[in-house]
Amino acid sequence: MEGVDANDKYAKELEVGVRVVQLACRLCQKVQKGSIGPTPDQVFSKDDDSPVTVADWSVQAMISWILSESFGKQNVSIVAEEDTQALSDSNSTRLLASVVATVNESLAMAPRFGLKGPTTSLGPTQVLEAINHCNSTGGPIGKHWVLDPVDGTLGFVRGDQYAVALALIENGQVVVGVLGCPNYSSKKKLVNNSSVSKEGCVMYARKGSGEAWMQPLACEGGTHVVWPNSATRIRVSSIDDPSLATFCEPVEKANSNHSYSAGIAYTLGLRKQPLRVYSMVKYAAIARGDAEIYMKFAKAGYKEKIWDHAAGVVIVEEAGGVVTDAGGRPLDFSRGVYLEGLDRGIVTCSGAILHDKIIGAVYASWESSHL
Ligand SMILES: Nc1ncnc2c1ncn2[C@@H]1O[C@H](COP(=O)(O)O)[C@@H](OP(=O)(O)O)[C@H]1O
Ligand SMILES: [Mg+2]
Repeated sequence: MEGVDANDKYAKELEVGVRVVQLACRLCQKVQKGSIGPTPDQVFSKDDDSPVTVADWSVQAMISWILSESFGKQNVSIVAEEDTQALSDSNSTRLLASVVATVNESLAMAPRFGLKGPTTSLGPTQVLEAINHCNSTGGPIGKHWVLDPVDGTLGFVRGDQYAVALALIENGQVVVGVLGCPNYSSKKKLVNNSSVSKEGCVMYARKGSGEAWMQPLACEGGTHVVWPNSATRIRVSSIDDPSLATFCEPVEKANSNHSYSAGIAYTLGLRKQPLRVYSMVKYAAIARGDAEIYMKFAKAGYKEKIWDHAAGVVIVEEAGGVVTDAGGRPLDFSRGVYLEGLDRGIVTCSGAILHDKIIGAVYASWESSHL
C-alpha cells in the first residue's frame, strides 16, 4: 500500500485527516465558484481586521463534525481558528443560514470521500456547536487536533494560494500533518506568485516515518476517493548553494518584514527574487522541492498561532527539511494556542547547510536591525 502502513500508529487519524481535508478543499472550491453558499466576495472582518468568509466557518464546522463522528466527541479536542461570535448575533441570521447550507451540502458529499455523513441535515444549533467544539487550547498533555480551516484567507478571497491545514498533536509533538492546497497543482512547479492552478494537491506526513506524501485533489465528478489514492512521495530540494536557492515569504508586508529578509538574502548571496505566497503553501513548496527557504519575521509582539504552522512543520521535516525559530530552536507546540517562546521568526529550509547559514546571518545582523 502506498503512503501508509495500515498497522502503524496514527493510521486511522491520518486516513480520516486526508479524506476530510480533501472534502474541505472541495467545499472551498465550491464556495469560490459560487456553486454552494453565498458569493465569495462576502468577506467579513474579524476584531483583528483579518478577513473571514463562509468557507472558514463551514470548513471548521464540517471537519469538527467528521472528527467527532469518527473518534467520538468526548475524545476529540480541537484547537482551531474560528469562533461563533460573528454568527451568533441577531443580525447574522442570513450568514448563519449560509454556513448551515454550505456545511450540509458538503456533508452530503462525505460518502464519496469515504466518510460517513449525517443521516439528517444539521440544524443551526448543531453547526454552531460543531464550530464551538473547536475551543480547546491544546497544551502539553494528550491528543489535540489543530485546524486552520482556511489559511491565507486573503489568498482565498483573491483567487490565489490558500490552504486547509489539519494536524494532530500528541503530548506537545506534531505527529500527523495534512495540508490541502486547492490551487497548487500536484504536477506543476510553483514558479512565481501567480502559479495558480485549478487542480490542487493534498500533502501529508506522520512524524518519525521519514516519508511525506502528496496526492492530487479528488476531481469533481470523479469516482470515490480511494485511500491512499495514487500518492507520490515528496522530498525537499537538494540545492544547498545559496546562489541557486529560491526563498519564499508572506505576500503581506504586515505579516513579515520584507526588508529584513531581503537583507538576510543579500548577506547569503541569494540571487533570485523572493517568491511571495499566501498561506502554508510556503511550507508545501519547501516540502516538494519547489523552493529551498521560507523565512517569516513578524513584527515584535505578534504571537504566532500553532494552527498556522503545525501541519507544515511535520510535512517539511518528514520530507527532509529543517524548521526552527530564528535562534535555531525547534517550534514548541506544547504551550497552548501560541508558539510561546518563539525567538524572533521562523526559518524553514530544505537542509542543514542553508539553515545554518541563515541562522548565522540572523545572529550577525540582529543587533543592527529595526524589527
Ligand atoms: N500581523 C501579523 N503578523 C504575522 N502574521 C500574521 C499577522 N496577521 C495575520 N497573520 C497570520 O498570517 C496568516 C497568513 O499567512 P501568510 O501571511 O503567510 O499568507 C494568517 O492566517 P489566516 O489567513 O488563516 O488568518 C494569520 O494567522
Ligand atoms: Mg492561518
